[in-house]
Amino acid sequence: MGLSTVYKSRFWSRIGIPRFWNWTRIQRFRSIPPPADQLAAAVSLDNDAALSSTLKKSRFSDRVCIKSILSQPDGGAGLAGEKVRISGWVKTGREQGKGSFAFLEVNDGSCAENLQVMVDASVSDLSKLVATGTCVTVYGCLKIPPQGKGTKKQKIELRAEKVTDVGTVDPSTYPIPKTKLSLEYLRDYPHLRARTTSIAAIARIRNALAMMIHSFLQEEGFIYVNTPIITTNDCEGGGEMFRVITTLMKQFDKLEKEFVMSIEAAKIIVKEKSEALAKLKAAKASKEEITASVAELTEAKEALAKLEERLKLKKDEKTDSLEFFSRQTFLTVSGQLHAEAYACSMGRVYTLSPAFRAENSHTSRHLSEFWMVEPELAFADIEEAMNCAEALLKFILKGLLEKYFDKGCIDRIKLAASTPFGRVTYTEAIKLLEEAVAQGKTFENQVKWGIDLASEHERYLTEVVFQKLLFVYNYPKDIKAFYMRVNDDGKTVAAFDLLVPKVGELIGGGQREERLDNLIERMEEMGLSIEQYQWYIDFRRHGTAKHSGFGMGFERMVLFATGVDNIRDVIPFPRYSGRADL
Ligand SMILES: NC(=O)C[C@H](N)C(=O)O
Repeated sequence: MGLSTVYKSRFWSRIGIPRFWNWTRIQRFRSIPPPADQLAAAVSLDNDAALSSTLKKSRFSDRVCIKSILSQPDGGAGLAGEKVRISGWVKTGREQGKGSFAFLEVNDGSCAENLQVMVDASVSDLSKLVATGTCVTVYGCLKIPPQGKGTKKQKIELRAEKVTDVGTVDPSTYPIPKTKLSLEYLRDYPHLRARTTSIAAIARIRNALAMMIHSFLQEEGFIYVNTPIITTNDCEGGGEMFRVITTLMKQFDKLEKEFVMSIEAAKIIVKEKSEALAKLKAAKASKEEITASVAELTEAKEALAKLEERLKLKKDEKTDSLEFFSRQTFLTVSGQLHAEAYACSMGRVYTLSPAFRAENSHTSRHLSEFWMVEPELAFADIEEAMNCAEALLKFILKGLLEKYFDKGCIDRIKLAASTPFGRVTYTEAIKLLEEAVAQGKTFENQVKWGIDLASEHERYLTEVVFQKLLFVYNYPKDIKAFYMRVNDDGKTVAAFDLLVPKVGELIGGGQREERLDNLIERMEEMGLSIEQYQWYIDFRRHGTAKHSGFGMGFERMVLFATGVDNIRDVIPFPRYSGRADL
């Protein structure tokens, strides 16, 4: 079976490794290894710490990290004879020599590799140690393992002298056995899935990406600012906001409890009255007695209904009267507007923050809670913002290659890091799509000037026409947010998207409308409350500055870096429609 057949047969997905690219369609990206190789390559080198031939000691603990042993240039062999204490979780364990000793592969999360630990039966109860997932602390001496059987690539192993703090595992209920598990299966165990090599690798790459983003932007003089999570503004104007109910819960609960108790009491009265009526009827009581009893019952029922109605009203009333900020607030969809305010005082700033979108889209590219890097640059036009985005991305990709991926053959990343990104105006892009249609290409979504590009259009442009990362800029103003700067043609705005093969839109940004009158005119045109945005208008009113910026979806960047298919697998605890359960 040739390699491409392996890919096409979805062999990788069957054994639990996510499918990577659409291999048959993306010619130039063909030689990419499947993600597990990529991740393995990444994690085997996820060690940015300076390599040295001595153990890297922590400033606050005498526990030795496995990374500091295995990342030695000689694989740790030179440390033979050192006494150490390590702690970690058993990846695999096997008793040998008829139960006289056991080998444990122990991982402590500091790197992807495991340290082989040899435990003699005289040291500990081996049956309690060998189950996958067991937590152990081992005191012992580092030794060069006998070459030959059972030693694999290990240049060093730990001979246990004492094993303590054993956290046992019952293999019959432990959901992360050592067999290959699909990423989809692991989604049900977000609290345990980081015990797998793939999820831990993704977490390390995520960490590395964040650090590289900070490095690049700090080197370029950007100030890291923190913008609010609770906001009153809908930056994108799409209405995809989560409303924050800032009711004082304690107060609310107390009031509600009082009502609920009264309602319970009223229900008891209704019950008593109806029983009394039933008794009178059974005893064939006089008509007057029955009428009086019916009246009492009706009165009790009315009282109950009134209480229930008042509780309902009170609930709404309470929600409003206890509104903490005395106005409606939302979870932010983007920190951009606030970042703009800081850029217009401090020059270059950026955020790396969570953002929230109440989109009901069940795709492999959307999350309700995601992270976004949002640089904002004063005195920059759209071109400078695109240049900044390209430089940032290339810095990250080169960093990945140098520090993380150099063992793997990561052509896709190499290509993206070394090739200038394409740049095409929206109008030119539409022409290219129209030409494709004229030549017989079919799209589900209609192609005509004015449409928002659908992902099939974006994919066609990046994967077929340009075969590289592609900026599309100068979009029709009607499909973009109010803050985009209107171009001289009056029809388009200086907005751009960076499209990436397979991932789709990785970055969106543009030049901001800094001209006071134009901004107000556009906001009025779009029916926005000028009142509510006074603060945003103010820094146009006082010392307005040309400025631009962009937002990069952090999880989408992780998707691109790792080649993982689904965005739910690259954030530790994903939130999406129907799921926020821990
Ligand atoms: N900062 C940005 O330009 C990102 C943009 N507001 C978005 O959310 O797509």
